[in-house]
Amino acid sequence: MRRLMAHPATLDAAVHHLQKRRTERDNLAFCRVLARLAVRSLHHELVLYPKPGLVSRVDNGSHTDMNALTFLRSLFSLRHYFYQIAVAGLEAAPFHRLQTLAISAEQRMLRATGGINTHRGAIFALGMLCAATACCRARRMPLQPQVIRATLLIQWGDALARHSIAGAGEQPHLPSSHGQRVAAQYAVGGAREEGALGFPAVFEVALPQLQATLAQGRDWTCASIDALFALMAHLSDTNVYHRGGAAGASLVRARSAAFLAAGGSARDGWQQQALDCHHAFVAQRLSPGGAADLLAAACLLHQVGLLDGERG
Ligand SMILES: CC(C)(COP(=O)(O)OP(=O)(O)OC[C@H]1O[C@@H](n2cnc3c(N)ncnc32)[C@H](O)[C@@H]1O)[C@@H](O)C(=O)NCCC(=O)NCCS
Ligand SMILES: Nc1ncnc2c1ncn2[C@@H]1O[C@H](COP(=O)(O)OP(=O)(O)OP(=O)(O)O)[C@@H](O)[C@H]1O
Repeated sequence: MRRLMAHPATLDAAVHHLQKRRTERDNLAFCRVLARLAVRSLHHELVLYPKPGLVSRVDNGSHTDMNALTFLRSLFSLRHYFYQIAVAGLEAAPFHRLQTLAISAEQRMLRATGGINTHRGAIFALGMLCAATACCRARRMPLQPQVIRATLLIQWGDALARHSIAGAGEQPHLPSSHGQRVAAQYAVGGAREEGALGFPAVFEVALPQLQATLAQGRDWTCASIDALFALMAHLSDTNVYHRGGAAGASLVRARSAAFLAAGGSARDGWQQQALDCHHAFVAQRLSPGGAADLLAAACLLHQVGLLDGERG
């Protein structure tokens, strides 16, 4: 103590070091909370029902190769990934580092599901949003949607754009995908374009719809249903094209727009209309998996915004 008192500069340095350590500890604790919110958002998406064509605890939708347990195993396998990619976001890590973490997560997912693609789109969308949110946190920026989106594009927009136009041959480290084949066949952007544009379907469609329904006094389930239908009415979902072609995509958009035009979850008996839509999609093996992924992403951002509000 005498040595410290002898040199005020040493005292300042010691205080600064302690404050730095405390900030680092707080930021890592934030990344743990963020990762839990990401897993919780995927779980919320899984248990939502009716969810046209998609797997829930009630039934397997249009899928014969996976059920709710497959998804539970999958989302549990991702619990460390979301923390890791958030920590990488704290440091504004380069895109290739995020990609390495995502590829490892996909491999863990496939091991957990016996080789079934349950959350590849969610690993991408929620992973990028966790990284961008943590990046904002490290810079003491408000965790509001427009700030998170701007940070995502500033930090990784160029890399996401390159990723969206890269051909399979330029990415030998990545498995071939239905999405790329469908994107070429139908000239639709898919997940890669969505990411390169900063996830407009999340920030401009799903999240505003989710929050509008909540503001009208309806509950989290109603808000999630309205946001899902808004996504299905808007998105060029490569899952839908992969299974139903352009005709299938038109059916998904038309039935979803009709649900919202009739009042969405504000209308009495909306559950039956949503269930009829579910049965219509299942009859044609349609599965709007991209909309499901982005619904989870919107749920994550909404909860992050609430966190920010608590922080004041
Ligand atoms: C961009 C991704 C989704 C690959 O997309 P691609 O269309 O090539 O593959 P695939 O068909 O397997 O997956 C697409 C998935 O995205 C979802 N999806 C479909 N359409 C859309 C859409 N319009 N918007 C958002 N998600 C969509 C679906 O759930 C679908 O399963 C991503 O998995 C990827 O590139 N992974 C490699 C690791 C990586 O680079 N990650 C980036 C850092 S997180
Ligand atoms: N609840 C859900 N039910 C079904 N799919 C979901 C759900 N939530 C998210 N998804 C997304 O949809 C994708 C699964 O759709 P799909 O099975 O059509 O893809 P695929 O495995 O590429 O195609 P296929 O199974 O026809 O070979 C998952 O990768 C996931 O991103």
